[in-house]
Amino acid sequence: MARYELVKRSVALITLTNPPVNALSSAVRHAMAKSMEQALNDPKVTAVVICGENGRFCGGADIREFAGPLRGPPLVPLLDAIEAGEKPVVAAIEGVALGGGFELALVCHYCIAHFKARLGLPEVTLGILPAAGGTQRLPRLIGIPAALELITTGRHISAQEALKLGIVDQVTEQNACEVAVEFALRAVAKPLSSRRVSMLTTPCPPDLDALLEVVTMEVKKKARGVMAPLACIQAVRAAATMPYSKGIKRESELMATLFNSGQARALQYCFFAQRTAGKWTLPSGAQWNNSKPREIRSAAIIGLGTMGRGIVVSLARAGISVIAVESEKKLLETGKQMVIGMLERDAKRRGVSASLNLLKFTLSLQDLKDVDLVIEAVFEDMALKKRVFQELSKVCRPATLLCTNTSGLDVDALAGVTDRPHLVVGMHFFSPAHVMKLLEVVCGPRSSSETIATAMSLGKRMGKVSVAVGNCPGFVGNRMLKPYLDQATFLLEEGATPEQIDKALEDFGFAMGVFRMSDLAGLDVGWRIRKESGLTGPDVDPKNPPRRRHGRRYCPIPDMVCEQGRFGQKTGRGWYMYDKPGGTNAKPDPLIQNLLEMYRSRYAIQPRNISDKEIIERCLFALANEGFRILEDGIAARPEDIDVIYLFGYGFPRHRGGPMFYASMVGLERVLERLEHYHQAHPDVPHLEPSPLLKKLVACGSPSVQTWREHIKTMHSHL
Ligand SMILES: CCCCCCC/C=C/C(=O)SCCNC(=O)CCNC(=O)[C@H](O)C(C)(C)COP(=O)(O)OP(=O)(O)OC[C@H]1O[C@@H](n2cnc3c(N)ncnc32)[C@H](O)[C@@H]1OP(=O)(O)O
Repeated sequence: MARYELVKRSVALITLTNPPVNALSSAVRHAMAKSMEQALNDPKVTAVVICGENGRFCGGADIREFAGPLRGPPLVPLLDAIEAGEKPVVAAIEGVALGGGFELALVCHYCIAHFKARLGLPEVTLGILPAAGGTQRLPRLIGIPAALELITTGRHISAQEALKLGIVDQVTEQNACEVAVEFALRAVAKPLSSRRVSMLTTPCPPDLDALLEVVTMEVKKKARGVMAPLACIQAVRAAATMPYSKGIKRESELMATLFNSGQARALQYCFFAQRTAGKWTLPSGAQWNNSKPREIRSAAIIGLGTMGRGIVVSLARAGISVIAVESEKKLLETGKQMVIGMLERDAKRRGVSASLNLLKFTLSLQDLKDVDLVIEAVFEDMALKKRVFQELSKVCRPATLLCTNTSGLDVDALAGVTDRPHLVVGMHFFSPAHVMKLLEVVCGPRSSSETIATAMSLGKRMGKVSVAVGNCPGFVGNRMLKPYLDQATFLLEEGATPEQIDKALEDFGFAMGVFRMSDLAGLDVGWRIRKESGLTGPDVDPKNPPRRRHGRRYCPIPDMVCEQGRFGQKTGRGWYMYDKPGGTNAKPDPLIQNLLEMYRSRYAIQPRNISDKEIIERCLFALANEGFRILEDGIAARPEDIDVIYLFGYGFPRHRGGPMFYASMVGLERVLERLEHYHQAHPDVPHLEPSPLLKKLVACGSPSVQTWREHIKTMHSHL
């Protein structure tokens, strides 16, 4: 767990050996304590270098250990002892120094960093704070404003930035460990007192309170209801106003309030869920670690609408040659200009040059004959998509992968019109595709494991969080959205307003409530889909009661809003009103209020006061209930996959963990009881009927979300 060697006759080289990231597990802490004691007691040793095996200094405390009782030597006294030692200690940082790893570097008297290394205190993203002295030492070293920014955001910085901030002493392009050993030899006998960061006085700005107030307001605005950044600010205040010995106690008290909180558990769950999602597995036994992806050097995108443009940008940014196809010259030219503009702005922001040389724009599908992969992003119309896939079958070489960016249509039906159904897969990007991190990789029943592996790996290359899902209408994300949206509109009928529902959801943690989000996305898309599926418009049987379809409750209010030409932000009117078309400042609209009142009186609905609790329960429990059905149906393999989709694709608040984790935190028994209650009150809403899997899990004693998989005996997994 830590290797001890004597090098150059007098330097103790301590190497952390806990792959893959040399996390500070109890065994590592134990080994480190022993090695440091040996180094400090050995008269031959004049200096110490600490490094990490395999080019990674240290990824911080072992997050897996947070779930159980703390074992092994605590980190703070261990780090304090390193700093207080009489022999110079040099950190040799390669790869990463994160969290406890960064805090370890802060107690070393000197730091050498490889030029590619990244440093940071990401604890806040795990719902905790840098509680191994990080909140006390960093402000002393770099000042309050810079420390506050790093600690409250968890941002990683480059070695060069760390050098500028005074965190590291030297950046090298050579082997950091070798450079550190030479550095250590030169440091022998130099006084250490000024190198002990905890002994420094924090440089304190005169307007400390005002500064802390501003940062507090920013944090509250950015992460509503999230506890950890606020605790970080309090800990940094302690560094400015207390001696180290008291500040470190304050840090520890604040950590104690966070450590066992639901938010910390949720955020740590998210960390692992994201990594679990990459480990897809199929019933055939094919999985992430035994299926080789194909190398993709060139790709083509069909359709340069909003989605297509975003996908082209994502591919070009990943260094892949892209041919973009449109059906008309004018559309092609508009799309081209927009893509170039997007890439140029993006490159400017990142300080790199735009990869415009990778792009080709064409009106001819014939140009696609040699590409490795095609992503179709045409209008959401099955007949049109089928024509495109038939055409692609004829044009592309037999080995080309054919992918569709449909947001919910049958991927297998598209595969069926091609000459290569095994090479067809869904790649469902989220809008705007060059910004949103989520990619649903939709596995059709005939998609080969190599095809799935290639789509997953391409997603990763584009910087996406890819989740493999099965093929059903709406896949995972959009399928679950329906019961959520339905509940929101039913609540409108019953007496709530869009602003009340949005506020309840935003107080819960969503960046935007459901109606503000719908206005942003555009209301016409859903309206068109409802018309096409016969739920509204001229095709509806007039004998149908206005608020029922197929024997279920149906709310026609969204259709009525669209009938008035209110399509959301783009038309300046939707569930809210905006200053102008394209405006973003949502204001409650009295016309919507009138519409709701008239609607209720027309159907003799007596409006009632609806509590925020009911809004949250009905919207979110209906959402999770559909998630349970998705697990039962084998459309998602694990609850983690569903949660990752909601975190990265639908703005579900990370500190709540995702809909499935949230249900487990509320308590499955309670979720079941509330769904039964609401279903009894609304028997014509099948989405409120508790799913058999939820009932089963409750009957099994509500096991932890990580073990639900063992209880899902899906007969026909779609994965
Ligand atoms: C009261 C007691 C506490 C006292 C101490 C409190 C102060 C200290 C707190 C901390 O240090 S909290 C941890 C802070 N560190 C982090 O948040 C870093 C987390 N890791 C990462 O960001 C990345 O993993 C990485 C280090 C940048 C590497 O990224 P890469 O993409 O190369 O690999 P991954 O797939 O992400 O990870 C590989 C593998 O390693 C697991 N892992 C990573 N970091 C940790 C960790 N800190 N603890 C435990 N496990 C870690 C990760 O889960 C992967 O494993 P699998 O999940 O795939 O099995």
